[in-house]
Amino acid sequence: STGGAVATPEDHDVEYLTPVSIGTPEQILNLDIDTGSSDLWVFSSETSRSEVKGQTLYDPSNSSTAQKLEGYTWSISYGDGSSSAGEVYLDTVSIGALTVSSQAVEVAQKVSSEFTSDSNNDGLLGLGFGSLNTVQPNAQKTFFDNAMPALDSPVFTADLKAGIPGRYNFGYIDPNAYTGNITYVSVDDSQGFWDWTSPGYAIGSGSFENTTIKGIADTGTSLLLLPSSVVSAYYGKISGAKYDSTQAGYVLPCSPTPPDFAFGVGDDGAAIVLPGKYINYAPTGSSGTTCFGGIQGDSGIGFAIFGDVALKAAFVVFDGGSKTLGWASK
Ligand SMILES: CC(C)C[C@H](NC(=O)C[C@H](O)[C@H](CC1CCCCC1)NC(=O)CC[C@H](O)[C@H](Cc1ccccc1)NC(=O)OC(C)(C)C)C(=O)O
Repeated sequence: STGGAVATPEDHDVEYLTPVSIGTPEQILNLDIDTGSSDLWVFSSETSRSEVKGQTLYDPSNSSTAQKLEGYTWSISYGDGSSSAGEVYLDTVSIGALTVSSQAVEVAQKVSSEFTSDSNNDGLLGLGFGSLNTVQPNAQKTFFDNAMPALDSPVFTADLKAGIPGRYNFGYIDPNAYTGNITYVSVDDSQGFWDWTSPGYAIGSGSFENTTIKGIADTGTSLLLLPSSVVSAYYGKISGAKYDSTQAGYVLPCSPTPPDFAFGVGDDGAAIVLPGKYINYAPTGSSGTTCFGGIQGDSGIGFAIFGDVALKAAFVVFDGGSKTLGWASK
Protein backbone atom coordinates (compact mmCIF):
# COMPACT_ATOMS: atom_id res chain seq x y z
CA SER A 1 0.00 0.00 0.00
CA THR A 2 0.92 3.67 -0.36
CA GLY A 3 -0.54 6.98 0.69
CA GLY A 4 0.15 10.64 1.20
CA ALA A 5 -1.31 14.09 1.55
CA VAL A 6 -0.52 17.77 1.11
CA ALA A 7 1.55 19.73 3.63
CA THR A 8 0.31 23.31 3.71
CA PRO A 9 2.55 25.99 5.25
CA GLU A 10 1.30 28.38 7.91
CA ASP A 11 2.62 31.96 7.94
CA HIS A 12 6.38 32.18 7.31
CA ASP A 13 6.46 28.38 6.91
CA VAL A 14 6.56 28.19 10.74
CA GLU A 15 4.81 24.80 10.46
CA TYR A 16 3.12 22.65 7.84
CA LEU A 17 -0.34 21.16 8.35
CA THR A 18 -1.62 17.93 6.74
CA PRO A 19 -5.24 16.62 6.67
CA VAL A 20 -5.51 13.33 8.56
CA SER A 21 -8.76 11.38 8.86
CA ILE A 22 -9.62 9.70 12.16
CA GLY A 23 -12.53 7.44 13.09
CA THR A 24 -15.75 6.16 11.51
CA PRO A 25 -17.30 8.17 9.96
CA GLU A 26 -14.07 10.04 9.30
CA GLN A 27 -13.24 13.16 11.26
CA ILE A 28 -10.63 15.19 9.37
CA LEU A 29 -8.10 17.13 11.45
CA ASN A 30 -5.14 19.19 10.21
CA LEU A 31 -2.07 17.85 11.99
CA ASP A 32 1.56 18.95 12.16
CA ILE A 33 3.55 15.92 10.99
CA ASP A 34 6.61 15.95 13.24
CA THR A 35 9.67 13.75 12.68
CA GLY A 36 11.06 15.20 15.96
CA SER A 37 8.56 13.44 18.22
CA SER A 38 6.55 10.21 18.29
CA ASP A 39 3.10 10.90 19.73
CA LEU A 40 -0.06 11.27 17.65
CA TRP A 41 -2.16 13.61 19.75
CA VAL A 42 -5.21 15.68 18.87
CA PHE A 43 -7.45 18.40 20.19
CA SER A 44 -10.59 16.59 21.30
CA SER A 45 -14.00 16.75 22.92
CA GLU A 46 -12.07 16.14 26.17
CA THR A 47 -9.85 19.23 25.79
CA SER A 48 -10.78 21.82 28.41
CA ARG A 49 -12.93 24.42 26.70
CA SER A 50 -10.90 27.40 27.82
CA GLU A 51 -7.87 25.94 26.02
CA VAL A 52 -9.61 25.55 22.64
CA LYS A 53 -9.62 28.50 20.22
CA GLY A 54 -10.80 27.45 16.78
CA GLN A 55 -9.23 24.00 16.51
CA THR A 56 -11.18 21.05 15.07
CA LEU A 57 -11.92 18.51 17.80
CA TYR A 58 -11.80 14.70 17.52
CA ASP A 59 -14.77 13.23 19.36
CA PRO A 60 -14.28 9.49 20.01
CA SER A 61 -17.94 9.15 21.05
CA ASN A 62 -18.86 9.94 17.44
CA SER A 63 -16.62 7.17 16.09
CA SER A 64 -17.96 3.60 15.91
CA THR A 65 -14.37 2.29 15.68
CA ALA A 66 -12.95 4.15 18.70
CA GLN A 67 -11.86 2.00 21.63
CA LYS A 68 -10.65 3.57 24.87
CA LEU A 69 -7.37 2.26 26.34
CA GLU A 70 -8.55 2.38 29.96
CA GLY A 71 -5.92 3.67 32.37
CA TYR A 72 -3.56 4.82 29.60
CA THR A 73 -2.27 8.40 29.74
CA TRP A 74 0.25 10.58 27.96
CA SER A 75 2.05 13.81 28.75
CA ILE A 76 4.55 15.59 26.50
CA SER A 77 6.64 18.75 26.49
CA TYR A 78 8.54 20.05 23.48
CA GLY A 79 11.74 21.96 22.88
CA ASP A 80 9.90 25.26 22.63
CA GLY A 81 8.40 24.75 26.10
CA SER A 82 4.91 23.88 24.87
CA SER A 83 3.11 20.86 26.32
CA SER A 84 -0.06 18.75 26.30
CA ALA A 85 -1.49 15.72 28.10
CA GLY A 86 -4.50 13.40 28.16
CA GLU A 87 -5.89 9.91 27.59
CA VAL A 88 -5.60 7.33 24.78
CA TYR A 89 -7.97 5.68 22.28
CA LEU A 90 -7.38 3.25 19.43
CA ASP A 91 -9.06 4.21 16.17
CA THR A 92 -8.71 4.07 12.40
CA VAL A 93 -6.34 6.72 11.00
CA SER A 94 -5.73 7.49 7.32
CA ILE A 95 -3.36 9.76 5.44
CA GLY A 96 -4.73 9.79 1.90
CA ALA A 97 -5.16 6.20 0.70
CA LEU A 98 -3.06 4.74 3.55
CA THR A 99 -5.08 3.44 6.49
CA VAL A 100 -3.95 2.08 9.86
CA SER A 101 -6.89 0.34 11.52
CA SER A 102 -5.76 0.37 15.12
CA GLN A 103 -3.68 3.51 15.73
CA ALA A 104 -3.16 5.01 19.18
CA VAL A 105 -4.88 8.40 19.07
CA GLU A 106 -3.89 10.45 22.09
CA VAL A 107 -6.69 12.84 23.02
CA ALA A 108 -5.66 16.05 24.77
CA GLN A 109 -7.37 16.98 28.01
CA LYS A 110 -5.07 19.96 28.44
CA VAL A 111 -2.77 21.92 26.15
CA SER A 112 -0.40 24.81 26.86
CA SER A 113 -1.10 28.33 25.65
CA GLU A 114 1.12 27.97 22.58
CA PHE A 115 -1.21 25.27 21.24
CA THR A 116 -4.36 27.16 22.20
CA SER A 117 -3.19 30.20 20.23
CA ASP A 118 -2.19 28.12 17.16
CA SER A 119 -5.77 27.94 15.93
CA ASN A 120 -5.18 26.00 12.68
CA ASN A 121 -3.13 23.26 14.34
CA ASP A 122 -5.41 20.42 15.50
CA GLY A 123 -2.57 18.30 16.88
CA LEU A 124 0.65 16.48 16.03
CA LEU A 125 1.43 13.25 14.19
CA GLY A 126 4.85 12.09 15.33
CA LEU A 127 7.10 10.19 12.93
CA GLY A 128 10.15 9.89 15.18
CA PHE A 129 11.24 6.50 16.49
CA GLY A 130 8.99 4.61 18.89
CA SER A 131 11.31 5.08 21.87
CA LEU A 132 10.14 8.70 22.11
CA ASN A 133 6.44 7.86 22.60
CA THR A 134 5.17 9.14 25.97
CA VAL A 135 2.13 6.87 26.53
CA GLN A 136 2.02 5.13 29.93
CA PRO A 137 1.93 2.31 31.06
CA ASN A 138 2.86 0.97 27.58
CA ALA A 139 4.37 3.09 24.78
CA GLN A 140 2.37 3.11 21.55
CA LYS A 141 3.56 2.75 17.96
CA THR A 142 3.69 5.61 15.48
CA PHE A 143 1.52 5.71 12.38
CA PHE A 144 4.59 4.84 10.28
CA ASP A 145 5.58 1.88 12.47
CA ASN A 146 2.02 0.53 12.25
CA ALA A 147 1.83 1.12 8.48
CA MET A 148 5.31 -0.09 7.56
CA PRO A 149 4.63 -3.84 7.10
CA ALA A 150 1.90 -3.08 4.54
CA LEU A 151 3.84 -0.39 2.65
CA ASP A 152 5.20 -1.17 -0.84
CA SER A 153 8.51 0.20 0.49
CA PRO A 154 9.27 0.98 4.19
CA VAL A 155 9.70 4.70 3.62
CA PHE A 156 8.01 8.05 3.89
CA THR A 157 9.15 11.20 2.09
CA ALA A 158 8.98 14.89 2.98
CA ASP A 159 8.68 17.40 0.16
CA LEU A 160 8.08 20.69 1.99
CA LYS A 161 8.08 23.90 -0.05
CA ALA A 162 8.59 27.60 0.58
CA GLY A 163 5.25 29.35 0.86
CA ILE A 164 3.25 26.78 -1.12
CA PRO A 165 1.88 23.32 -0.32
CA GLY A 166 4.22 20.34 -0.54
CA ARG A 167 3.59 16.67 0.28
CA TYR A 168 4.25 13.81 2.62
CA ASN A 169 4.13 10.42 0.84
CA PHE A 170 4.20 6.95 2.36
CA GLY A 171 5.43 3.71 0.80
CA TYR A 172 6.98 5.07 -2.39
CA ILE A 173 9.46 7.56 -3.80
CA ASP A 174 8.02 9.87 -6.46
CA PRO A 175 10.69 10.15 -9.18
CA ASN A 176 9.15 13.45 -10.36
CA ALA A 177 9.60 15.10 -6.96
CA TYR A 178 13.37 15.59 -7.11
CA THR A 179 16.31 16.24 -9.43
CA GLY A 180 19.64 14.43 -9.69
CA ASN A 181 20.42 11.56 -7.32
CA ILE A 182 19.23 10.78 -3.81
CA THR A 183 22.24 10.50 -1.48
CA TYR A 184 21.60 8.16 1.45
CA VAL A 185 23.30 8.64 4.82
CA SER A 186 23.21 6.52 7.96
CA VAL A 187 20.92 7.37 10.88
CA ASP A 188 21.66 7.01 14.60
CA ASP A 189 18.26 6.23 16.17
CA SER A 190 19.65 5.78 19.70
CA GLN A 191 18.02 9.03 20.90
CA GLY A 192 14.80 8.36 18.99
CA PHE A 193 15.51 10.98 16.30
CA TRP A 194 16.40 10.81 12.61
CA ASP A 195 19.94 11.75 13.60
CA TRP A 196 22.63 12.00 10.89
CA THR A 197 25.98 13.69 10.24
CA SER A 198 26.68 16.28 7.58
CA PRO A 199 30.35 16.60 6.52
CA GLY A 200 30.26 20.40 6.36
CA TYR A 201 28.99 23.52 4.65
CA ALA A 202 29.65 26.30 2.15
CA ILE A 203 28.57 29.93 2.20
CA GLY A 204 27.64 31.57 -1.10
CA SER A 205 30.28 30.80 -3.71
CA GLY A 206 32.86 30.13 -1.00
CA SER A 207 34.89 26.97 -0.54
CA PHE A 208 33.46 23.94 1.24
CA GLU A 209 34.30 23.85 4.98
CA ASN A 210 34.87 20.30 6.23
CA THR A 211 33.40 20.12 9.73
CA THR A 212 31.13 17.33 11.01
CA ILE A 213 27.65 18.58 11.88
CA LYS A 214 25.59 15.95 13.74
CA GLY A 215 21.90 16.76 13.83
CA ILE A 216 18.32 15.66 13.37
CA ALA A 217 15.98 15.96 10.40
CA ASP A 218 13.01 17.55 12.13
CA THR A 219 9.87 18.60 10.22
CA GLY A 220 8.46 20.00 13.49
CA THR A 221 11.18 22.61 13.98
CA SER A 222 10.80 25.75 11.89
CA LEU A 223 14.40 26.90 11.58
CA LEU A 224 17.85 25.50 10.76
CA LEU A 225 19.76 25.33 14.05
CA LEU A 226 23.53 24.88 13.65
CA PRO A 227 26.74 25.03 15.74
CA SER A 228 27.69 28.58 16.72
CA SER A 229 30.94 28.41 14.70
CA VAL A 230 28.94 27.84 11.51
CA VAL A 231 26.32 30.45 12.39
CA SER A 232 28.86 33.19 13.12
CA ALA A 233 30.77 32.32 9.92
CA TYR A 234 27.54 32.76 7.94
CA TYR A 235 26.33 36.02 9.50
CA GLY A 236 29.92 37.31 9.53
CA LYS A 237 29.61 37.56 5.76
CA ILE A 238 26.61 39.90 5.95
CA SER A 239 27.10 43.57 6.78
CA GLY A 240 24.51 44.67 9.30
CA ALA A 241 23.79 41.14 10.56
CA LYS A 242 24.03 40.83 14.33
CA TYR A 243 22.85 38.87 17.32
CA ASP A 244 19.86 40.73 18.79
CA SER A 245 19.30 39.71 22.40
CA THR A 246 15.79 41.17 22.45
CA GLN A 247 14.85 38.89 19.55
CA ALA A 248 17.01 36.10 21.04
CA GLY A 249 18.57 35.43 17.68
CA TYR A 250 20.52 36.73 14.73
CA VAL A 251 18.84 39.41 12.65
CA LEU A 252 19.97 40.73 9.27
CA PRO A 253 18.98 43.36 6.71
CA CYS A 254 16.23 41.88 4.55
CA SER A 255 18.00 43.30 1.49
CA PRO A 256 20.23 42.72 -0.30
CA THR A 257 19.37 39.00 -0.42
CA PRO A 258 21.82 37.17 1.85
CA PRO A 259 24.25 34.53 0.54
CA ASP A 260 23.10 30.98 -0.16
CA PHE A 261 23.94 28.34 2.45
CA ALA A 262 24.85 24.76 1.45
CA PHE A 263 25.20 21.74 3.73
CA GLY A 264 27.04 18.61 2.62
CA VAL A 265 25.42 15.18 2.35
CA GLY A 266 27.49 12.00 2.16
CA ASP A 267 31.16 11.71 1.25
CA ASP A 268 31.14 12.21 -2.50
CA GLY A 269 30.45 15.94 -2.58
CA ALA A 270 26.67 16.09 -2.66
CA ALA A 271 25.08 19.13 -1.02
CA ILE A 272 21.71 20.78 -0.43
CA VAL A 273 21.71 24.49 -1.25
CA LEU A 274 19.41 26.88 0.62
CA PRO A 275 18.70 29.99 -1.47
CA GLY A 276 19.67 33.07 0.51
CA LYS A 277 16.06 34.24 0.63
CA TYR A 278 15.24 31.29 2.94
CA ILE A 279 17.50 32.95 5.54
CA ASN A 280 15.22 36.00 5.53
CA TYR A 281 12.86 34.04 7.76
CA ALA A 282 10.45 36.90 8.56
CA PRO A 283 10.55 40.68 9.00
CA THR A 284 11.12 41.56 12.67
CA GLY A 285 9.22 44.86 12.76
CA SER A 286 6.76 46.88 10.77
CA SER A 287 9.48 48.58 8.70
CA GLY A 288 10.36 45.34 6.90
CA THR A 289 14.00 46.33 6.64
CA THR A 290 15.28 43.91 9.30
CA CYS A 291 14.66 40.15 9.10
CA PHE A 292 14.89 37.39 11.68
CA GLY A 293 17.46 34.82 10.52
CA GLY A 294 16.31 31.39 9.33
CA ILE A 295 19.65 29.99 10.54
CA GLN A 296 20.15 30.20 14.32
CA GLY A 297 22.46 28.57 16.89
CA ASP A 298 21.93 25.13 18.39
CA SER A 299 23.73 25.83 21.69
CA GLY A 300 22.14 24.14 24.66
CA ILE A 301 20.45 21.49 22.48
CA GLY A 302 23.44 19.19 22.02
CA PHE A 303 22.90 18.61 18.31
CA ALA A 304 21.95 20.55 15.18
CA ILE A 305 18.36 20.63 13.96
CA PHE A 306 17.70 20.51 10.21
CA GLY A 307 14.23 22.03 10.46
CA ASP A 308 11.83 23.36 7.84
CA VAL A 309 14.17 26.14 6.60
CA ALA A 310 16.55 23.35 5.51
CA LEU A 311 14.01 20.66 4.62
CA LYS A 312 12.08 22.88 2.21
CA ALA A 313 15.19 23.05 0.00
CA ALA A 314 15.27 19.25 -0.34
CA PHE A 315 13.38 16.06 -1.09
CA VAL A 316 13.97 13.84 1.93
CA VAL A 317 13.47 10.06 2.20
CA PHE A 318 13.00 8.70 5.72
CA ASP A 319 13.83 5.00 5.28
CA GLY A 320 12.51 2.94 8.20
CA GLY A 321 13.78 -0.30 6.66
CA SER A 322 17.48 0.56 6.41
CA LYS A 323 17.28 3.42 8.97
CA THR A 324 18.85 5.87 6.55
CA LEU A 325 17.99 9.35 5.32
CA GLY A 326 17.98 10.14 1.60
CA TRP A 327 18.62 13.73 0.51
CA ALA A 328 18.02 15.12 -2.98
CA SER A 329 17.77 18.57 -4.52
CA LYS A 330 14.58 19.57 -6.30
C1 LIG B 1 8.77 15.06 23.57
C2 LIG B 1 10.11 14.48 23.15
C3 LIG B 1 10.07 13.00 23.16
C4 LIG B 1 10.47 14.98 21.76
C5 LIG B 1 10.67 16.50 21.76
N1 LIG B 1 10.78 16.97 20.38
C6 LIG B 1 10.83 18.29 20.12
O1 LIG B 1 10.68 19.16 20.98
C7 LIG B 1 11.04 18.68 18.67
C8 LIG B 1 9.74 18.72 17.91
O2 LIG B 1 9.98 18.69 16.51
C9 LIG B 1 8.89 19.97 18.28
C10 LIG B 1 7.52 19.91 17.61
C11 LIG B 1 6.77 21.25 17.72
C12 LIG B 1 6.23 21.46 19.11
C13 LIG B 1 5.42 22.74 19.22
C14 LIG B 1 4.28 22.73 18.24
C15 LIG B 1 4.76 22.51 16.81
C16 LIG B 1 5.61 21.25 16.73
N2 LIG B 1 9.61 21.13 17.82
C17 LIG B 1 9.95 22.11 18.68
O3 LIG B 1 9.70 22.10 19.87
C18 LIG B 1 10.61 23.33 18.09
C19 LIG B 1 9.58 24.43 18.07
C20 LIG B 1 9.40 25.00 16.67
O4 LIG B 1 10.59 25.40 16.10
C21 LIG B 1 8.37 26.14 16.76
C22 LIG B 1 7.03 25.57 16.39
C23 LIG B 1 5.94 26.54 16.28
C24 LIG B 1 4.90 26.26 15.42
C25 LIG B 1 3.84 27.13 15.27
C26 LIG B 1 3.81 28.31 16.02
C27 LIG B 1 4.86 28.60 16.90
C28 LIG B 1 5.92 27.72 17.04
N3 LIG B 1 8.74 27.25 15.87
C29 LIG B 1 9.31 28.38 16.34
O5 LIG B 1 9.54 28.56 17.51
O6 LIG B 1 9.59 29.22 15.30
C30 LIG B 1 10.10 30.55 15.53
C31 LIG B 1 11.45 30.44 16.23
C32 LIG B 1 10.26 31.15 14.16
C33 LIG B 1 9.11 31.32 16.37
C34 LIG B 1 11.93 16.83 22.53
O7 LIG B 1 13.01 16.71 21.93
O8 LIG B 1 11.78 17.22 23.70
